[in-house]
Amino acid sequence: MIPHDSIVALATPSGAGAIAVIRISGEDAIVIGNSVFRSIKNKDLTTQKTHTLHLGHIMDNSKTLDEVLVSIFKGPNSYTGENTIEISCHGSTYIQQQIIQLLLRKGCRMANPGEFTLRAFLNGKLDLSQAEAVADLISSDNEASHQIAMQQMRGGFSNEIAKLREELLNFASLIELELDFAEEDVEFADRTQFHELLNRIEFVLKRLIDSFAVGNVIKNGIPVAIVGEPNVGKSTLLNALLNEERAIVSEIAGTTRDTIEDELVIGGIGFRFIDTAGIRETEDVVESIGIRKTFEKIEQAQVVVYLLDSSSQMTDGSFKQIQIELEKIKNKFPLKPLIIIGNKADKLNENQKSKIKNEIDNILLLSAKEKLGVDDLKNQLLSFVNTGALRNNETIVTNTRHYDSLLKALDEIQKVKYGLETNLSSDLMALDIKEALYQFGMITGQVTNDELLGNIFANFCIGK
Ligand SMILES: Nc1nc2c(c(=O)[nH]1)N(C=O)[C@@H](CNc1ccc(C(=O)N[C@@H](CCC(=O)O)C(=O)O)cc1)CN2
Ligand SMILES: Nc1nc2c(ncn2[C@@H]2O[C@H](COP(=O)(O)OP(=O)(O)OP(=O)(O)O)[C@@H](O)[C@H]2O)c(=O)[nH]1
Ligand SMILES: [K+]
Ligand SMILES: [Mg+2]
Repeated sequence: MIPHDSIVALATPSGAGAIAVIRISGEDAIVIGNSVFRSIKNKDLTTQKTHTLHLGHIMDNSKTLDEVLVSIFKGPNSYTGENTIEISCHGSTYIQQQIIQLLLRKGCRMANPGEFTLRAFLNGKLDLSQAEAVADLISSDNEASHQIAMQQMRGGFSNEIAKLREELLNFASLIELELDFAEEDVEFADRTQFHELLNRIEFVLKRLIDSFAVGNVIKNGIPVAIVGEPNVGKSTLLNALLNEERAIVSEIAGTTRDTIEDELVIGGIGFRFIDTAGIRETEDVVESIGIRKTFEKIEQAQVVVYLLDSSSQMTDGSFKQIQIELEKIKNKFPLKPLIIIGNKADKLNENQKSKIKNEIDNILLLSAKEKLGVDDLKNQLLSFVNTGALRNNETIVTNTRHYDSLLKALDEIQKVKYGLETNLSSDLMALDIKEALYQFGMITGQVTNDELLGNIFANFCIGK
């Protein structure tokens, strides 16, 4: 059901900025706005054209609250699809509150989180996946997550899904028709064409499902675990990467007990660095819990940075020891990309540097303390990330709800395909198609319910 009441909210962040925007949407938005606005040119807002801007004062009876600019959007030509006005007032919290309270007295009600965008969806201005992308766009804090959200908001993949759903719907009705003529044993739906469509759908679904792995990682930051023996400089490296004193550093082995995580954007991609407890044999209960956690973090990490103290590797036999340690890690986590860092390179002379490079393949020498070579590490991390899909502007699924529907839709499509290949009766096939159509509709919002909408929009901020 499409609501008709007028909602109001602050659209800009609360607190003081130079300007704040208060937005009203609903059938009576312009009438209500007009009732508190005195134009400097005596204009009546209700008779102004859409997408026009007007200077005047907000009046609470004879009291002037502020000098403002009011913009007018006439439904359906607005973000929400309803009549909308925006009041740009001065950014004082006091003024904002006075104006909002005045509007509430004039018949508006406070908007719920996401209610403007919910209305845009209900009025057909956005489909559901586009509306959800709006929330992602607002929370995007790096180039990659921004690009994905922008692509989705422009309709990136709901268009594609809606088109496929349309084609599938076409076949569904032909197959339904066959059911009406069951006696005659006719086939209205061309089986070859139908098979071709199912293959096409399967291909698209699989591509979208695969993109989720990339999408999810980009949205949450690529987890990178920094591991190694105690005192090799893991926490110092974390601090050097983040450029702040995030973790405690000391010459005491076993300083870091619990893992410490923080985000850093490198080349437009978010990375989540995890500083861990140094790995060694220990009797200390707390330290050994920390070490167990380190192994869990390695498990979850997308990339492992293995640190060693290159200055302690110069005694005889120590290379052998390190090779054994590295083999252990590689055997334990054979599929993890591993970057091997020789830290404390500031303590080495050139001779020692070339010796260690010869002994340990692909070692990257750096000094976390002196912040030397940290950029090389950043570049190497970037080279691990498959950003091909991003560069090609391909659609990337980041939303768990979509992912879930895509998996279910694929399952149903494969059932239909199997039915077609094994000459399943039309009535049973029709059931599977219906289920697939349902899952497609769940993504675009063509199929929906209040609970789902409630969940989605409750996560928005107020004013959006
Ligand atoms: N001041 C302001 N800035 C904003 C928004 C807003 O609502 N207000 N937006 C809100 O998220 C975003 C822009 N999105 C918008 C989308 C559609 C329309 C709109 O008026 N659409 C009309 C007509 C377009 C035209 O003719 O120029 C339409 O769809 O018919 C406005 C904003 C970001 N910036
Ligand atoms: N010379 C030099 N010293 C370093 C470097 N990196 C770290 N250190 C020193 O090595 C010691 C240990 O550093 P941490 O960062 O605490 O080492 P850690 O690996 O986090 O240690 P645990 O958390 O105890 O496992 C400190 O005294 C650091 O100042 C470096 O690049 N060069
Ligand atoms: K330490
Ligand atoms: Mg540490």
